[in-house]
Amino acid sequence: MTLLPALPFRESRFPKARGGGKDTPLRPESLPSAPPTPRPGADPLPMTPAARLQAVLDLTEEIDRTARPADAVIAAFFRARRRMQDDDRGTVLDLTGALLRHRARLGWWLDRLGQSDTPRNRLLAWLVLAERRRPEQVSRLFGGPKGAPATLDEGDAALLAKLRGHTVEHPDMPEAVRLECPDWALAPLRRRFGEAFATEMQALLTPPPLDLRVNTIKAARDAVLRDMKRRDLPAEASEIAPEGIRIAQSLSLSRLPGLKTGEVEIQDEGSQLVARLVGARPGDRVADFCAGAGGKTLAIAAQMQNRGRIVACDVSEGRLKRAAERFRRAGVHNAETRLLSSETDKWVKRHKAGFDRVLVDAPCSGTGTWRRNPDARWRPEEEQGLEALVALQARILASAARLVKPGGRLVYATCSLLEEENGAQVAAFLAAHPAFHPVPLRDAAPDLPPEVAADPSGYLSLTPARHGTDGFFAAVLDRADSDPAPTAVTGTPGS
Ligand SMILES: C[S@@+](CC[C@H](N)C(=O)[O-])C[C@H]1O[C@@H](n2cnc3c(N)ncnc32)[C@H](O)[C@@H]1O
Repeated sequence: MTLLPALPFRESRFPKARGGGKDTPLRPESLPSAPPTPRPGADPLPMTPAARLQAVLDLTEEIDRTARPADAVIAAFFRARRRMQDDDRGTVLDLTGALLRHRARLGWWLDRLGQSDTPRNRLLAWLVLAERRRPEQVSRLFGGPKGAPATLDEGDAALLAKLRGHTVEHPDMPEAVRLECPDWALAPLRRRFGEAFATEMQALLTPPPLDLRVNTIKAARDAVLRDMKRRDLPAEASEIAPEGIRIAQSLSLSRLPGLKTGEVEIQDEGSQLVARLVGARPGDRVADFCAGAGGKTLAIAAQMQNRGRIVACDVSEGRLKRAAERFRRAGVHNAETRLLSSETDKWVKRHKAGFDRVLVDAPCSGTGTWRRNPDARWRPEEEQGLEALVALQARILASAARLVKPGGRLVYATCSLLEEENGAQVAAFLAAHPAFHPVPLRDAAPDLPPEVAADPSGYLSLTPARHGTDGFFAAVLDRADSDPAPTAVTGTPGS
């Protein structure tokens, strides 16, 4: 259920000297040929290491306090601190990401030592267990001049002393803690991955690369790559997605050419492949049923060379508004938004059998995006929501299927790794809708590399460990030509 392009996290070595060295976050300032030049309007002086720690505490406290996803909290935090230098921003982001990725393990240590699981205690534990700081070094970072975290008290000092000499992992830790797997997802993920469970869970703990999609309405991938290389950005063509570019190390988004002007979009390679499976052709009529902020709509519009019509539907007005802004920036002229009151909005009935292609990028547990949204696994609603989500997906799929014309195509996708939301969901749909049949991936997208196309299920089934992408599932389902055409279709798409 990732809705924002999450900020790329990388593990922190906090706080290291700026401007070089293999442990320094790869921010613009630390790129070999990019000397430290603060952004115009940025604070002229860098933050002290202690002030960066306080910023991490402010941010993690805010993440703990609100029910909003961490990426939204982080985006708001930095919006309110526009003058922060890129290097400071990067270091704060990296350490916050690391704390989120180690949440269960740090919590386990605090519980074992009878301490409360607070952002401050987790930070203290991180500094000793992961960064191997001696208690006296930690103490120097706390209680200093202006902007530093509060001085350590006796309880803090006792905690540091008890943690000293240990590392983040401990032989007594249960596997679920070591792999940061919440209880609600343990059984379904074990069932899904079998012997590969630990490998996949480890991959979900690895900070993701930054994936971009070149908007072919405005630019060609080769030209964008050449431009990035001229700027010494570590960019490479994606291995699987033909319009993709991968940047394997984190960097400040302000340095990325083409982002503000819509020549490139941030989009995971897996997400790009899902849009590709829609197979939309110039001139087609396409419905993107759960379009959200339009990530896949944009990719589909580019596939269609801006010709034909795409209706981006969603129940969230805010997301559709963001989608419309992105369409403008990307030079997309063939997409419009349609706010639905629910999946059974009257608009669906009015446009029965009106579309060549329908994409259902269903709301889901988001388990495939845990690399990018490390906090998502601990959100209480995920714990309670799997059954309700599966029921909602079934309703959305059944309703959206009505839009597909005979001979047309329905693509059902999730960013979930759970069979309940993926293969089992599709099996139930097919059993109830005999007019639809699955199209094997190698037929739906013959140019996919064999390691992607050859999944025994016949569906797209990407995982971080096997493909280096977010976890994605997609099934391509064609509606038979001979399926009797439903009664009159009124209006044009979007009306
Ligand atoms: C996985 S997100 C979509 C992401 C989007 N396709 C993209 O590529 O950026 C799922 C979307 O489904 C929408 N949604 C939730 N319930 C819905 C419903 N009943 N009918 C249609 N859309 C729904 C959510 O608002 C959310 O935007």
